Amino acid sequence: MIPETLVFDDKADLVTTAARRFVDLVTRAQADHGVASVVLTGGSNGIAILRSLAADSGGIDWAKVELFWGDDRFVPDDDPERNYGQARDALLDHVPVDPARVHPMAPSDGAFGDDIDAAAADYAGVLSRVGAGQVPHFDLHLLGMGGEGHINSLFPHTTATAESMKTVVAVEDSPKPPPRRITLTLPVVNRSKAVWFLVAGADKAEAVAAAHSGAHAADWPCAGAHGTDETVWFLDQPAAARL
Ligand SMILES: O=C(O)[C@H](O)[C@@H](O)[C@H](O)[C@H](O)COP(=O)(O)O
Repeated sequence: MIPETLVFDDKADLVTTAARRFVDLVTRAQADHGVASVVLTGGSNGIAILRSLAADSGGIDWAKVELFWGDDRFVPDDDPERNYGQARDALLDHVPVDPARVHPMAPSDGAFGDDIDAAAADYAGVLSRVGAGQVPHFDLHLLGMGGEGHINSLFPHTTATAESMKTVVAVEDSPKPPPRRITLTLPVVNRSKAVWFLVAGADKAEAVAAAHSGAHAADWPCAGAHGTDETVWFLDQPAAARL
């Protein structure tokens, strides 16, 4: 399926439009099947969208949104690096979510202590439980992207990116700090109906071009992520410069 590629004058426009489309997609999903499922991401754009939704989330019924994370840093719960904590500050503390439908990955001082493999296995269990034995077909998976094409904590030429069986894996040697992370794998990302890339900055242009020209996921992990219904690239001008 051909991705939709949208190019904005600046980051603020990108975030405003993505937040508006988030409201449309989630309210449509709720009208269609009751509870919408969304996978959140970290990064500056992923968090800016959450801030925008805290200010105005249109007709979203937050009690009927199931929230997951594409990855998180395996750090203590109160570490500012944690994607979950950033999402809590930006959005979750400001809207009436149902805590039973909010599914953060375990921190390094949580129920599994420092055992990252147990924490990753637990998250695989969460996905399976919510999906009644299968990974849910998420309505939306948001993705940030690094300059070398990483998405979630799937970095180029790593076993995590090559994983084809497990749904969730531990990463112990992330090239980008902090080194310990938990991440969904590509087969799980690709069960999402919509996959949206939120990408700004000239340092992302080479990866954006690679993904648009059919590169291999091992080289450019972003090239391996697709929604079953739609794949949308939200880009600012510098990120789109090599298209
Ligand atoms: O896990 C991390 O180290 C980062 O969160 C990273 O994956 C980030 O999401 C992307 O690099 C996009 O970041 P920006 O949206 O800020 O470009």
